[in-house]
Amino acid sequence: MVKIIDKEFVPFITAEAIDSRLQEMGEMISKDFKDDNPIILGVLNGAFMFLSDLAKYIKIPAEISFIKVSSYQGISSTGEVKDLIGLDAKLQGRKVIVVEDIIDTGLSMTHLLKKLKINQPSQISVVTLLFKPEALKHQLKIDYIGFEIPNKFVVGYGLDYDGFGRNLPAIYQLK
Ligand SMILES: O=P(O)(O)OC[C@H]1O[C@H](OP(=O)(O)OP(=O)(O)O)[C@H](O)[C@@H]1O
Ligand SMILES: Nc1nc2[nH]cnc2c(=O)[nH]1
Repeated sequence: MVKIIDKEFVPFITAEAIDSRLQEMGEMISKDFKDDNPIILGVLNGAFMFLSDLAKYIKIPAEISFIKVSSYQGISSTGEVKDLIGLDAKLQGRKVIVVEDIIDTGLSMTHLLKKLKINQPSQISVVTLLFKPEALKHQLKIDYIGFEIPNKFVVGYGLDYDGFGRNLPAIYQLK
C-alpha cells in the first residue's frame, strides 16, 4: 500500500506487466508504421514515463514531441481542458501518433484531436496506456490500448494525485 497526501492506494498493475505490454504495443506500432516516419506526440504531464519507455520499443524512424493539457484536479475532472504548452512540430501531411497515459471521460483527447486536425495531418492515431470504458462520455476511436481498467482513480507510472505519485514505477488504485 502507498499513501499519497491523504489517500491510500493499493497495487494494481506491476512494473513487469507494464513493461511486457509496452513491448507488445511497440511491436504493433513498429509494424503498422513500417513505411512511415510518424510524429509521436506525448501529452504532458502524465504521458512522460509511458512515452519514454514505449519509444524504446518503437523500432522505426520517428520524431518525438510533446504538448501539454490539463483537466484534472484531485481525483476528478474539472470538465474544462486547459492548454498549457502548445504544439511546436509541423503536422501538415504527416502521420501523428498521440500518446496519452489515460483516457477516462475522453474530454482531453476529444479537445486535443480537434486542435490537431486544424494542422491538417494526413492521419492521427491514438495510443493510451490505460482506458476506462465505463467512464467514457465522448465517443472516440482509440487505436492502441495498453490496459482496460475499471472506473477507479489510479496513480503511478506518470499519473498523479494532486501532483504526487508520478514517479512510482507501477500503477496503484484508490483503496
Ligand atoms: O479522459 P479525461 O477525463 O479527459 O482524462 C484524461 C486526462 O487526465 C489526465 O491529465 P490531467 O488533466 O490530470 O493532467 P496531467 O497529465 O498533467 O496529470 C491524463 O493525462 C489525460 O490527459
Ligand atoms: N492520476 C489520474 N489521472 C486521471 N485522469 C483521468 N483519470 C485519471 C485517473 O484515474 N488517475
